[in-house]
Amino acid sequence: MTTITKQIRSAAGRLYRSALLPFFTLLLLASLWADTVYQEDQARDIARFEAVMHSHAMARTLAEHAGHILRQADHATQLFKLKYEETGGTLRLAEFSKKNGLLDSLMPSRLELPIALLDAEGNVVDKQHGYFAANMAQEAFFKTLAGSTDDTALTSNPMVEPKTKKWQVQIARRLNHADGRFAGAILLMIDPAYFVDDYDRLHLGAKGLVMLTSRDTGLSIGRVDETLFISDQLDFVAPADPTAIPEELKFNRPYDNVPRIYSFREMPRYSLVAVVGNSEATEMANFVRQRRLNYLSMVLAGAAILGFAVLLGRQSRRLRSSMRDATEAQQMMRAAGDASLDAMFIMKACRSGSRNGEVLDFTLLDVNERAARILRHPRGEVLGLRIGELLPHWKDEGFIDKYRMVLDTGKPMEEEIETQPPGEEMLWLRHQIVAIEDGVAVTVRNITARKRSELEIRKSQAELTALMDASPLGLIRTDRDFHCTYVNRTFEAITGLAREKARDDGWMCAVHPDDRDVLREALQHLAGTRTPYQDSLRCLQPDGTLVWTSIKIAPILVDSRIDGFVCTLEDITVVRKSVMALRESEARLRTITDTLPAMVAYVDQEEIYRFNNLAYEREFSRTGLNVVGLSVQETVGGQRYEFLRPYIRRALHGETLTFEEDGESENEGVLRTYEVVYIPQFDADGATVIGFHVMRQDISAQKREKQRLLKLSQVDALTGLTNRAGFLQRLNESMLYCRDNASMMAVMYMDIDRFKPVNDTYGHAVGDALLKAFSARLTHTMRASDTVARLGGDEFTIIMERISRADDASILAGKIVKAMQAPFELDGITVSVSTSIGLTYYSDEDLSPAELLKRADVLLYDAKQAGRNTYRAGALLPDAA
Ligand SMILES: Nc1nc2c(ncn2[C@@H]2O[C@H](COP(=O)(O)OP(=O)(O)OP(=O)(O)O)[C@@H](O)[C@H]2O)c(=O)[nH]1
Repeated sequence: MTTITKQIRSAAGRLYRSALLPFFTLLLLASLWADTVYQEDQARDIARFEAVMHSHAMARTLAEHAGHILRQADHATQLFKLKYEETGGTLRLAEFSKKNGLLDSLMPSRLELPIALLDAEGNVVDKQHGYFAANMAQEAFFKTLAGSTDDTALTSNPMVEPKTKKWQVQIARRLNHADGRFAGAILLMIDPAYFVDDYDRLHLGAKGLVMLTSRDTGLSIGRVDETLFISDQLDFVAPADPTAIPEELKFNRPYDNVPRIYSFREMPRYSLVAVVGNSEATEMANFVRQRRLNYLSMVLAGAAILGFAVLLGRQSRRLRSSMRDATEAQQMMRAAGDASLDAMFIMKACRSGSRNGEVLDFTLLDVNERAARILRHPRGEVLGLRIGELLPHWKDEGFIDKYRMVLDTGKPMEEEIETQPPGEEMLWLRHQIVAIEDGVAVTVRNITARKRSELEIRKSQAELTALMDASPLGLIRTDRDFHCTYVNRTFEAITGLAREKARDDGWMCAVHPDDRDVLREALQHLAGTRTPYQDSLRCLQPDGTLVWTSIKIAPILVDSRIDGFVCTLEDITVVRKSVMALRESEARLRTITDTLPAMVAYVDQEEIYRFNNLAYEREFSRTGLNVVGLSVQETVGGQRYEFLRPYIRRALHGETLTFEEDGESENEGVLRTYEVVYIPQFDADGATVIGFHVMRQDISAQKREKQRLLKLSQVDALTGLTNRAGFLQRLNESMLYCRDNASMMAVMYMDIDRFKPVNDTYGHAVGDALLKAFSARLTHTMRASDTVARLGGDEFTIIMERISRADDASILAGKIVKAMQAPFELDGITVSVSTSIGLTYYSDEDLSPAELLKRADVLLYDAKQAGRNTYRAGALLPDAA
């Protein structure tokens, strides 16, 4: 499973655990409240139904009461009719309505009902208590009664009497003569206010309303408390909703704003509706009170549930936290166990028979990962198995017996043992056994590596001891107070002191008495500064032999604290003797080299002077420096070093070389030339250069002589001009210059025309004189910078360097030809000759001096061929010519 999936599942689990209790608490509260609201709705509907039925019962009572009065009025008209017709039409209203009379038997006299008696023409012939028009023949009821013999009373709709403005219900009945003819009518008027006003059998509460409404006219008359009202504005409907209570009446436009629960009763015979409305506040008071109590109880119950849920949540969190802590602790213990270097086994004794039976084996209760690896099974598979069956060789090697013994005695056991699991190498184990409740806790650690390293250490120690004993150095180990704890055999050999005698302060006896104080002082200094000490000191063997030693002492620092000292002692007697011999040899060498005029020095591979003779010292004595120990660069200065450096490099690469160096003699202040020889010095291997010898000799005198001789060798003895050798060297140098500097030069090759006849005519002396005069005139004609040479015989050459144009040389060639045409006066002899010239140029061609000269020679030949006394110029190669 991926980490993300684990995290999602863990988060979902946490969310589920934390949301479960609040969810169910809210669900419980919501259910309770929903049920309460539903119950309250039901209760309100029931209360409302009862209130409607209460109003309905009262409306029915009111309708019965009103109907009763109307029926009684009808009976009264019927009774009047009977008596009227019995008395032949003589009965009058006073008689009829007198106290305890006929009318009183039917209607309460206090009502004082308006009654009128009409004759056949509609005239009011008698009347009581009310206003009546004098004639009613045109009234609808009268016409109906006159036109019909029916004995039924006519009851009118409630109407407003125009004269009195009172609401009235008319009840009229036909009166007949004995023979059945229409005799008139009895008319009785009832104010409906009586139905509602006087009626007190309805126990209406405060603000209760009773009302009669005409279906036909819409007129309503009613009473609220003691207030009567008449209105044609009231508008009500019976509810059409099938779920509504059929007896309830709803007002579209009520009498007032008092909420009431209305009911009604139809009075179809009279086209009336009896309406009763009880105050809703009164009717629903019990319900509202009960509902308030119920809601209060619910709030208290909800608070209690919430409180309980919070407490439960807290307890749950604590429980989860404790469980988490316990799980974490368990995991940490498990992790610690798994990370442990020890294999851990918790085992329970496996006994035969009863609880106190013999221990046969041990059953694994728990193991860590390392132990599982030893058992070669996953941890989960070995729990409950017997150790003796899993690791039979443990049983064979007595492990089980040891567990049994620890269990029996209760004494822990710890041991380091060697074991060999089947098919594996020998192992070293540290084995710890502790008794627990009817079992043992065993930890096993593989200490093979440690055992091997201990073995290695022991071997190393032995090797170290052997090495120290075989060391050419004497070794001394002391504690921090310089008490000797160890010396090797070499120390014994060097000092002749046995190691037993060298212990503690004994090793000091090996030191020469004259050097002991120096050594003690040095040791004290070393203890303070911790700087390793090195010196040469003498040891005196018991037989008196003096041994020169090189001693080195260094502190052993452990965590910056001195734990002791190590001292090495090297026998340098032989070396010292060699050094002494070397010093003597060096002294001899110095004496010899100091007597030499040449400067002799030795420079090592770091270019540091290691030796110099007196002459060398004199050369550099101007600075008062002893050059030994100084570098070449420091000694000779930057400029000279730049010159010398390539030679130094070559010498240090093993080359023997000689070169000249110009320098100014410090003592005389004149320029001198030195011949310097570098001879590399090889190491014993014959390949590595470790330095070089310098031989520096002033050769200024030889140099000057050499130059003088050189100059002589390049001069023509007869004319004093440069001879052939000098010319060729100069030609070579000039051509190099041209090539390097991209300049142009000219070379002339000339020959005196018909010189032989001069010799032949005047003799060689005159010939020589002519050659000299020719040379002088030629030199006079040329520039000072030009080189004029005589190659031999009557042949001459000229080198003209750095000419800007070819014409410059050809013009000069012409001039020479012309100059030589003039006669030569030679000791009274006038000689006329001419000269022919071959002229060529050179700038940067790949040409040798000989080839260039050959080119000029060819041109000279051309000039001769052309008749002489002229020149030929060009740049043709000999082959091309
Ligand atoms: N006096 C004198 N004569 C010399 C010297 N060296 C050579 N000679 C002579 O100079 C002469 C050169 O003659 P050539 O150049 O061959 O002949 P030339 O008469 O000049 O003829 P062209 O050059 O062809 O005009 C030879 O007779 C040489 O013996 C010298 O040092 N002194």
